Amino acid sequence: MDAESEGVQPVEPTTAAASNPETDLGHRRRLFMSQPSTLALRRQQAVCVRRAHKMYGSKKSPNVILDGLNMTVPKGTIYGLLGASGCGKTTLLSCIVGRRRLNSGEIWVLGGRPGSRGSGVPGPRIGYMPQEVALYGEFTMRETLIYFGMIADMSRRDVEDRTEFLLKLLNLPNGSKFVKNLSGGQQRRMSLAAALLHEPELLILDEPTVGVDPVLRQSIWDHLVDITKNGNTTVIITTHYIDECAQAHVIGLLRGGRMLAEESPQLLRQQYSAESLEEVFLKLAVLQNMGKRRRSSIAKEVIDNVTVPAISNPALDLSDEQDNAEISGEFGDNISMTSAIPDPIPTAAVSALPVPPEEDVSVSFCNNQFMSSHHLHAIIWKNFLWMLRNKGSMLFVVGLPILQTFLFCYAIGHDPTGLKLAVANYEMNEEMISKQYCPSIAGCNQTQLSCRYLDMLVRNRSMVMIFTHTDVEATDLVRQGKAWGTLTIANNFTESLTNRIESGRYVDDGTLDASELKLRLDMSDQQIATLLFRDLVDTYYSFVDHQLSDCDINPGIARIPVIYQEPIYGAIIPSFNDFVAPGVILTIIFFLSVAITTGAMLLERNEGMLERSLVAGITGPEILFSLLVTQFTVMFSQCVFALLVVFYFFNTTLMGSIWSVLTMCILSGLCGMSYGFVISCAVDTDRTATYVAMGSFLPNVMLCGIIWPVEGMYPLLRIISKIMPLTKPVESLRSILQRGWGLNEPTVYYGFITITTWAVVFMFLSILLLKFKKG
Ligand SMILES: Nc1ncnc2c1ncn2[C@@H]1O[C@H](COP(=O)(O)OP(=O)(O)OP(=O)(O)O)[C@@H](O)[C@H]1O
Repeated sequence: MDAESEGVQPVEPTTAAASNPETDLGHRRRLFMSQPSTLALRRQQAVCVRRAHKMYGSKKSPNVILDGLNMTVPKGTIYGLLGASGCGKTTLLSCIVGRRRLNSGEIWVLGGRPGSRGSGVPGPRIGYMPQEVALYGEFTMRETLIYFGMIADMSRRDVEDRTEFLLKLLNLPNGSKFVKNLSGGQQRRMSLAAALLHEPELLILDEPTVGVDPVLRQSIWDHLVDITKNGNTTVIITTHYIDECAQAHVIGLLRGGRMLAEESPQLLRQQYSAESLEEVFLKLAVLQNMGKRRRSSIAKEVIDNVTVPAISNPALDLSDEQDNAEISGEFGDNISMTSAIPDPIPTAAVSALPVPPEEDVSVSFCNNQFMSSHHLHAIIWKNFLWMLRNKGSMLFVVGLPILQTFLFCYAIGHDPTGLKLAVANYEMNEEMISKQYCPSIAGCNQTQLSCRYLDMLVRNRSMVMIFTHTDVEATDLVRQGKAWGTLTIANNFTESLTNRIESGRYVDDGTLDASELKLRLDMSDQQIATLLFRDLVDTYYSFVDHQLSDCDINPGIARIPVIYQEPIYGAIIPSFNDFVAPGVILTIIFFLSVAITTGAMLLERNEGMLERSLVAGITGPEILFSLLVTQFTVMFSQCVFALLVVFYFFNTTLMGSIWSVLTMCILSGLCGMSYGFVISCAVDTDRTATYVAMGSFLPNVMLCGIIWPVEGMYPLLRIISKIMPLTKPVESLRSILQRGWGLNEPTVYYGFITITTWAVVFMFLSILLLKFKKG
């Protein structure tokens, strides 16, 4: 039929020419040269694949799956795609539904190129049942079908009617059962129901009868035969049960990256004088091997054991001297399916059939329109339902930032207390040392001033004194890790200090030396050492202030002539907590959003739902937008709770507007979500996603000025730091919190601009990845 419509005589496989491959080849080449364009014809088929090449792996070590494959699926037929496990059936189907790209070759589906504007492929014209179950376990069967019905823009009434029909047809239990509670076979049938629901023009079923008992298998086949009767529905089906394909109108035998034959099962059995299709497949495989080994000796035992007819089939000849591409181009359009199609369209009528309009085959951003309301409605409904069904996970997700913020506020930024200081105070006697007590006397007196100083030190709770007999003993305690430092006080400290203050410039060296507090610290912990030093010095100033004031002497004479006045911004004793809080808040929100979004996307993708939804016509932007909507609600509550903890429970400094703080946090969450989209679109496995997220977490913390000022970085890193997503926002938030600055300040609005820009860039990148990253 097809060949005639193109003015080409069909080539009967058992003609005399068949016995002479050279003559046959020449004849075919001439026919090929004289053919008019086959484009119109290809577009009349349900599916037409020409010279398809597909490989996995790198160019250096390619794993060729499709090697110049041709396939023709006429409209209104059941096409059984057969082949050994791993021969590339699923790969071919995913190229047909537009989820993978060929390395070269052409695919026409329902008159258009998959993915082209207006082709409807991927989209509602296709019903796709992938090999894996690809359904949400947490949904009931009815909810699952409602979701797919919404995508296909079916009315609720139609969905209900079809649901009743399909549950009955596929012998499925009550629709209120959760998919996860169905048996393996029932889940597969449920998956088939989802593909059949909207009565698509083209049904692509990847092993729909696995795990199905023979009676039910027969009723599925009966249904397929029934729906193809009117010629409006086409079915492509792969199966491991070769003999069930006897009911197909055409079967395609795939091997070695090529179609060995495309014929009706009856004709194939006749041609190859075979009892069963399995026998046909075996003979064709031997023929293909003979072609491959033309110049070598053919495995004798195979030839001995399998009788093969002399049939000319160019697809079986893989020898180098043929121009395979040219031959296959002709061969594919010339298959004779005289008995294949139940109600063949008359030859003359084919040429009279209207040719579908020319299509724009350029890669469009999405298939039909940027976003469709029923798609968005379906996915958002599905996302919220998923959240409702996973309350535990959602509580964890919302609770986690609260927990982390509590942890941060309790664990970070507070001054250490109870630090042990070994004190060799030679003003103390044996009894005092044994009692570990140094009595402090208030008022204007010059008795054991060292004890007064030490008492003040203890009162600020940062230090605990261990009194020793000698400075050597004190040093030993530090060496053993039992104290953070030693303080040595001379036996005439009180007298010397008084003399030093009273004598001023005339004080002698001995007095000066004896009036000094000699400090040796364990500097291995910078924070503790700095704090000890700060407290020892500050307490000394207070001690001198008190002592001199009590004696009516101006304490100014004992102070160093540098005075800390009221700070312009911040507190006089700055809190580390205030410094790191902005960075920590933004980092928690950013990376939790990354984790949640990546998790949601990968869950969807790994369960096959993403693939399935994309084939059903959902576009990348729609998926991202809907996830954005649902994840936003989660992220918003995370921000609100985290800020409540920080400002309400812990009174972290907030000088500026809380609304600016909230907006910055939300933008940081949005940016994290978009970054999460990029990760989940770019990587293939959960593990890689975790590595990427973790891998980017630490550089962010180190380079964004969160724990150390950017001004202290290596100059090159300072430049990198400036363009990191969180650096400017952290600076901005710090200024809002501590300086009380508003959006009119450049430091503040640069932060907002930076985080928004990154969010948009990440979002754009993920749309591109979703669109272009296909197998
Ligand atoms: N994403 C991928 N990356 C690399 N190789 C792949 C990928 N997907 C499939 N393959 C390889 O391509 C070959 C064909 O796989 P495909 O799933 O298409 O076979 P199949 O005929 O559907 O097998 P089965 O009948 O067992 O489902 C296999 O060798 C498989 O390992």
